Amino acid sequence: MNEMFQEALPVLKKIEDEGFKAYFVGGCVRDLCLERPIKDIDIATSARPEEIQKIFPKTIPVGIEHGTVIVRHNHVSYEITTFRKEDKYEDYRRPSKVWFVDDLQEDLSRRDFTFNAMAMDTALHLIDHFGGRDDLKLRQIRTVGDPHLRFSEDPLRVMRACRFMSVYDMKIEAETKKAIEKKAPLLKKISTERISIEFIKLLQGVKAGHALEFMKQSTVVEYLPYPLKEQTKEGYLGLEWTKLQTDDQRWAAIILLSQVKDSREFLKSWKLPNGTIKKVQELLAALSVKKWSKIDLYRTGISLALESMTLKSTIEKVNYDQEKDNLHKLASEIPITSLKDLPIDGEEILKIKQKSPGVWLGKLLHEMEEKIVNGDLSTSESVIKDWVKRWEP
Ligand SMILES: Nc1ccn([C@@H]2O[C@H](COP(=O)(O)OP(=O)(O)OP(=O)(O)O)[C@@H](O)[C@H]2O)c(=O)n1
Repeated sequence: MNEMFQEALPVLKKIEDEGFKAYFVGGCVRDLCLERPIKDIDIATSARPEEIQKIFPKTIPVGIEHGTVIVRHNHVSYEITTFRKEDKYEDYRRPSKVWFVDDLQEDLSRRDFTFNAMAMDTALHLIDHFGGRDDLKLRQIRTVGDPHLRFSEDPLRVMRACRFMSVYDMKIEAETKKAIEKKAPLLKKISTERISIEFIKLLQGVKAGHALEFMKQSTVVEYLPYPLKEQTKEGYLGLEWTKLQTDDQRWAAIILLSQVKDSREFLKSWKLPNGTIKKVQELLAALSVKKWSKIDLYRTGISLALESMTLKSTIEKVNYDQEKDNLHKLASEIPITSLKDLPIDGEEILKIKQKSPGVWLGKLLHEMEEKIVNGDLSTSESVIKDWVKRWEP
């Protein structure tokens, strides 16, 4: 028995002891069936939010109007949501209209895909009205009921289908696929932030390349916050060649594979944080270095240089492990990692030169740094002081 479910079982039982129904639902049941790590446990119940607040001493009302209360039990948070049905507003931005129902099946029938519409009771029996278990076995993504309706209700589900395809290495069932092709333009109505979250999860998946190829064929890529036009001969499948380690690398890879001209505009369109934009651009700059010199490596930093080699492997489908070893070797020959490692600082230089600070100081430091990195000047205090004394702008 999975440890997280074991831990959560008393919460479910406590709700039942009070005369209500309660079940594990959604992603946690799906991931349990797939024998994948479980991130968090969600519970659905016939109890209304106020009743949950009465049953448990520690609750956080995160979305009472949508029926959700967080319960803390043994330092773990559980999202407990009353069985509900919902109606989405046409513009997809305002919160949907929600009403509570008494029946689990009704709650499950509003969900997106069959494998997300399973539940588990206190005896750990699987409740699977829509064939989610079989679809998991077939490794197929299929909507609960009419796919056109499901995607119209919440077009983000188009992205979710592509994300599951990538993360779980699944295919999309024929009718669901047809509906994705038809409903893809509705993605324009969904907020960039929600799409970005799904897209980055998709890029982290083992089959990110396949999912993107599918998105290309089904025109989904045209309705992303920045429409993608993949033009490289390598194609998106390159993404699966080497394991990219960070999201920054993944964004950089998409920029390169899609031949995006203005990377900043691209990253801004996805509303990414400034820190991410800066890092991805640094990574792209590091990637454009053809042959690393000591000073390039020192200024870029070994970790960013190595990251760019990983990215290069992905794009070019060539292993650059040997080049990475060379970079490590080159880095080990550089005597300092920053000016702070030197036995002399700016103030000391001002004393030696008996001058007030100015542009000259920056120039001196820059020259000194370059000489030391290249091994043309030793790091011994007396040698450096002597060099400073003799230095002329
Ligand atoms: N657009 C959406 C989003 C969610 N759900 C339902 O709400 C559940 C919980 O959604 P979420 O918390 O987003 O989790 P998942 O995306 O399923 O899984 P993960 O935790 O891996 O993100 C899903 O399993 C699904 O049943 C849905 O029907 N339609």
